[in-house]
Amino acid sequence: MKTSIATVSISGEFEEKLSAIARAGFDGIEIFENDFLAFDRSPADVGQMVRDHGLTVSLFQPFRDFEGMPEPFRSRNFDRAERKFDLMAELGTDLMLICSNTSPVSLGGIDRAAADFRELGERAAKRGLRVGYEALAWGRHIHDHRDAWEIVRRADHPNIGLILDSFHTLARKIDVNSIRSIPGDRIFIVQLADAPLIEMDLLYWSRHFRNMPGEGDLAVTSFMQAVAATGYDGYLSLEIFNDQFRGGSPEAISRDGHRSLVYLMDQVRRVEPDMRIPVVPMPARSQVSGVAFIEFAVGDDDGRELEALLKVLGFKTVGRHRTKAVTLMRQGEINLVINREEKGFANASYLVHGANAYAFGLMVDDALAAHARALQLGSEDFRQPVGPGEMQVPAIRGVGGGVVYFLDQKTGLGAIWDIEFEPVSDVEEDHGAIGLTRIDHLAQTTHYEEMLTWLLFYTSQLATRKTPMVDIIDPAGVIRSQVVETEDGRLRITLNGAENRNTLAGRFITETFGSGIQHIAFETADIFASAEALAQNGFKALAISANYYDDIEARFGLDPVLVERMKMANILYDRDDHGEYFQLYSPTYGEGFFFEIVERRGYAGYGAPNAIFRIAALKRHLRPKGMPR
Ligand SMILES: O=C(O)c1ccc(O)c(O)c1
Ligand SMILES: [Mg+2]
Repeated sequence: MKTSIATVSISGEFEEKLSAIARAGFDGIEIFENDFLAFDRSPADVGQMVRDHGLTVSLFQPFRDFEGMPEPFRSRNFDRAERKFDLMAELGTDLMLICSNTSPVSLGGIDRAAADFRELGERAAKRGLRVGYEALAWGRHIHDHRDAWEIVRRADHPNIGLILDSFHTLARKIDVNSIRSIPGDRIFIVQLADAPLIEMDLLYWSRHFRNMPGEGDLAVTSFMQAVAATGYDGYLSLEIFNDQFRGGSPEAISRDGHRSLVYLMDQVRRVEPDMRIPVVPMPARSQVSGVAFIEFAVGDDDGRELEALLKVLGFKTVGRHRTKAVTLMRQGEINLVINREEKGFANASYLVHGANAYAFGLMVDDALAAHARALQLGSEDFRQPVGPGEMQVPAIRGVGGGVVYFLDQKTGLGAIWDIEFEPVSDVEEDHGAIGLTRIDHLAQTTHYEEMLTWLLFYTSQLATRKTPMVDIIDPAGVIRSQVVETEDGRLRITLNGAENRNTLAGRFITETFGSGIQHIAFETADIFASAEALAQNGFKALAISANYYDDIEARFGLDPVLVERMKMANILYDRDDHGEYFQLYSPTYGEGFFFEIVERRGYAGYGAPNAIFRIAALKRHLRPKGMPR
């Protein structure tokens, strides 16, 4: 497949954009005249620079408000077009984009517009150039690709074709199946963009909120399926107007863009096997049956502190690595690995971030397939030298430079605990059973600007879905939270985006020098029994304010006896259409990391309404800012 991206989609100087785009694997760029006018090199130089980066110019958009104009504008537009044709020859592109007219002086009429394009087609043909016509969702007369196609059809000129843009079609909720009857060779280029569903003015929505296919809520896959059915085999070109991307990292945004196209076309090829766009087949998204383990990188002192806390939480040391300073703690299905090696990646992570949960393993249907797919989607491979008797577990880099391992039952990777670890025989002080059964969810905190990157990272590689974004109110600002989960809830990851460093999440990423796992939630079948056993082990739950309990009693109409039990144990409560949710928190450990214990009685959410109370309580526990560790 041939991929392209509009240079206005990313930030940076023109040359910086080109190198980021080329490195991400794109074949071409769309140039809008404004983007290139600001750059003080001749069009021929620009064309050469583009080619020097191994790229081509997929299209040029030099001006607008062309068709259906009364005189003297009409003649002026044709003169202008000729000047721009000169420029296109220098740039080295053969395709001009003209979007539908928005001018108040423009005249309507399909035949008038078709006649203008036929004449423009004649002029373009003399120079071996082509012109594509695109319906803007807010065009004055033409705002539907079906009408734009009718104009192109009536212009009836080989050098005039249609430009489709998923945003304009989907924003207006136009049936994408209307695309299927358009001959593929009459579509000159296809522009792709997604967007979050927000009710607002179409133009404003389009120019500020577009995002990469798969990052928003529009049915870009259905759109592309319909395009593929026409036999179209030209460029897939991202045209993403997004304020945040324009201020973001050109490298990261370009990589996300390329990944979004690879993911999109992998979905399309599975339902449109006859499409003419060539795509490299790859394994399907992995089925995840759970979090196989979480690994902490620690030093001596904080390692002891963490192990002591985990013992209070009911974990037992069950294995010691045969050759490394690594121990395995377990409870129910939960495996926690404590790594205090003084070399290697875990140690590097510890030195940069302090004690942290830098890696986790996912139990998937096929670990090698999961890894192969990840690499095809542009994920970074992770490997470190393995000693004798150790397994090379397929892995990639994840959030905050951490590591995601893939384990499965079929290749024997699931037997890692028996192979690499020696069972522990020494008798430990018995801390009593707490009843934690499995990992309910992992919460990863990132900078707000990175959220879409990681959302696409997970949803493109794993068979997961994303939930709508919710705002979590921290006393010091807003945190945006979005969930990636499997249908059956065996994997649940909450991504929390911090916009400001004073929130608990913002402070976590500032103090630990980057994004990462900020909390881990364990599931219990009986939170009251767990709470009682925890108290006997000397566990001090995060203290929740008495006001909270007055409020929930009234808000949910709860039995005062139940509320009193929750209050005594600092258990929080929520309810949705599916059932009830009970939560209990540990105070923070280290720089804002903490554990949570939950009991779900059918409930599908994550207790977002309680976050404000939990955050306020956690903040009361944090050491004052600026204190040494
Ligand atoms: O916002 C615009 O003006 C604009 C211009 C060109 C396009 O291809 C488009 O989709 C939007
Ligand atoms: Mg467009």
